Amino acid sequence: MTDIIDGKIVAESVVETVRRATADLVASHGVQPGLAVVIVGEDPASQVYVSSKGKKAKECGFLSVQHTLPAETGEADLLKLIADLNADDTIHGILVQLPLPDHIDSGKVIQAIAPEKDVDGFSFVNVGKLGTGEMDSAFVPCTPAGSMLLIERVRGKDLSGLNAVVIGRSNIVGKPMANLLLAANCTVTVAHSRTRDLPALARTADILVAAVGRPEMIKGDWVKPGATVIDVGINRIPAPENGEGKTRLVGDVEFAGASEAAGAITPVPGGVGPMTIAMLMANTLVSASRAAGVEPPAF
Ligand SMILES: Nc1nc2c(c(=O)[nH]1)N[C@@H](CN(C=O)c1ccc(C(=O)N[C@@H](CCC(=O)O)C(=O)O)cc1)CN2
Repeated sequence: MTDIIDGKIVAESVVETVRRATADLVASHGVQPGLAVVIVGEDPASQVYVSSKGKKAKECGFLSVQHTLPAETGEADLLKLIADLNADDTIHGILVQLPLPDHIDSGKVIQAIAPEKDVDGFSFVNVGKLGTGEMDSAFVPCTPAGSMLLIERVRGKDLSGLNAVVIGRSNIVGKPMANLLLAANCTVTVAHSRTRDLPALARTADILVAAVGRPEMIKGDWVKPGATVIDVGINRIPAPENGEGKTRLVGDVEFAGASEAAGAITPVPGGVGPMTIAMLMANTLVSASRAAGVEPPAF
């Protein structure tokens, strides 16, 4: 029987841990975690994600601040806002929603966030810490951190010696995911658009992570029997069967075929997606706990 991994349930358990630890932190040290989310422009999907982050932050008992800037905001103004948030002691986590409009250099903006408030884990300092195994003081990007938690729920914490194949080499998902699996003593291969015989490589994976952004690219017969399949893709495709102009969400994995072979698999929606926001709450709590000199809970 294939285990369909319910990310909503695991995400809720992470949020519950954050909620409790936040109440303790406020009661014992008078420190309320503060999360500032910055959105530039009106991308509809980004607006939905930012609003969910704000709601979840309030649910956790955080101070939740949203900065909504018009699409034509200049880079200098955005950098000034980040400098102000870096200096604001009530804010422990700063997140700039991506993508940013084309006229803004995302890299420059991300690197302007103080590493100790970079709850997205995208700054060079946090990327470097993850790459060198300095996990205790790093922030790990939310989607790979959440994916790792799902893998551990299915396979336990000891992943030593397992073959992991990560399809996709983005800075936000593929590379940090590979580093996390490597830190867990997996034998890791990162595949990408130039990889030869991808189906054969995928079939070697005990843990297969798909993060390519191509709808249903990974087919059922690419999956080794019993493998754990983590589908990070969120792709909206036309669904004329549901009516004219309708769409539906699919992952990077062809779910029907892959779930026949897999031992466990994440669905889309409802798999990795909810973990992204839950881990953002966890990272913000960790940041506030570090600021207060308190040991944060383990996730
Ligand atoms: N600064 C950042 N920007 C972006 C990130 C990020 O981690 N940091 N990730 C994505 C968007 N994202 C959060 O920001 C995100 C994406 C998807 C989900 C989610 O819960 N998806 C649901 C489906 C939602 C739907 O119906 O459309 C699911 O998979 O079940 C949460 C957060 C890019 N930008």
